Amino acid sequence: MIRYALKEGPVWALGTMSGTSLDGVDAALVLTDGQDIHGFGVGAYRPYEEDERETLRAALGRWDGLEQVARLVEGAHLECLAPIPGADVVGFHGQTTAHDPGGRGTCQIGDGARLAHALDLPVVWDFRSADVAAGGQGAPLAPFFHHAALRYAGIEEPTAILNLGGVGNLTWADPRIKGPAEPGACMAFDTGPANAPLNDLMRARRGLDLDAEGALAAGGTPDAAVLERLRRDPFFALPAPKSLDRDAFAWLADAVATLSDADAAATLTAVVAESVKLGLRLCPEMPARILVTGGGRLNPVMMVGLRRVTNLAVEPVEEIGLDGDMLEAQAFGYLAVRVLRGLPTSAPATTGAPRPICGGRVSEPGDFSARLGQSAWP
Ligand SMILES: Nc1ncnc2c1ncn2[C@@H]1O[C@H](COP(=O)(O)OP(=O)(O)OP(=O)(O)O)[C@@H](O)[C@H]1O
Ligand SMILES: CC(=O)N[C@H]1[C@@H]2OC[C@@H](O2)[C@@H](O)[C@@H]1O[C@H](C)C(=O)O
Repeated sequence: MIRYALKEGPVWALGTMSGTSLDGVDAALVLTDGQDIHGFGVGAYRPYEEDERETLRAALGRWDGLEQVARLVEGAHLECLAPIPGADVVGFHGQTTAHDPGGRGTCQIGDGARLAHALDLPVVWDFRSADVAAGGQGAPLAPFFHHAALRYAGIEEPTAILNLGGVGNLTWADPRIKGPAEPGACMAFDTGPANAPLNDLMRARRGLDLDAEGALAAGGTPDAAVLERLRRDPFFALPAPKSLDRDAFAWLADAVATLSDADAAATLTAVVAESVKLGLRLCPEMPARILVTGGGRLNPVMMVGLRRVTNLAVEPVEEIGLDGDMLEAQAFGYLAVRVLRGLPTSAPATTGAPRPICGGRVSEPGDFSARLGQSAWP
């Protein structure tokens, strides 16, 4: 019996995200028919322990030999998801370890069939591979959800949603157009580095995970030469859509090596706003405002920098009633339902795929035990 195929109309989808910041697993319920959002449910967060973060960090840039790390990722997801009742389907993003859409492809670890078995729910996963195989960037994938979220919030003018996680990505969306895959409804691209270089600096210099509230950056001065070098980086001359690996801007760590801790933090914080400013040129028209989601919205130095360099209203997504801690997790719940309904999850304007692509793989609860010929978890 395929339970998900029996239900019509809106269903409760439990989406997950284990992002490039490596801070933990987010999970959240969204009620959707795959087109419109009908409501939001509870969310949950399961932080990675320090030793787990070590293991994940060591996996970055790797494509294989990651079976044990995948078990860790699945286990953390299971702990986060199992206590949440009421889901009809799970959208499991997994953990990206490497991303090279023009070359080796994209790698998200974690086996959706194991989760389906353990949770006794259908799981949609491996969202990015089909888009990359078709010639797309495989990222960003949240834009269709961002478009639906703006419609849900009653926004009626072209608006940007900026996600500041480890990497930054921006969706420009016109919510007056109903379908997200329709031409002109949305376009998107990764903007550049966001919190990843700053977090790496804080770890190296201070043994901390992040620059909380931008306190260190607030006492420093951005280095003009580093910002000038950033402007000349070939990434910013590329047309949209485009996507980035977490460590694509590794040169930044060397570039700030001789700066004081505060100046280095101020520089890496200013880099985020400058990248967004450079990216805005790619939008079909200037958005009415920028709504910020992801952890970067909690950094006031980053937010003030964004306002100053873009000259736009820059506000957290909470301003329109959305939850900036859970938006990406909700996005993969929404996309899971689109996959089950055969609707596209990306389009030429969001990932550069040659046509709208319905990505994702579906695993049912019985698939994993059938694969092994026995019931086995973990
Ligand atoms: N209070 C805060 N002050 C400053 N920075 C913060 C704060 N809270 C979170 N952050 C930053 O946001 C990051 C987490 O952001 P988020 O959870 O959106 O990332 P992610 O989902 O892992 O990434 P991605 O969107 O790239 O997949 C932290 O690692 C930190 O750099
Ligand atoms: C390959 C990959 O995992 N990319 C992530 C990453 O984190 C932010 C940015 O880079 C974005 O492209 C994407 O995630 C978001 C959720 C997306 O696909 O929309």
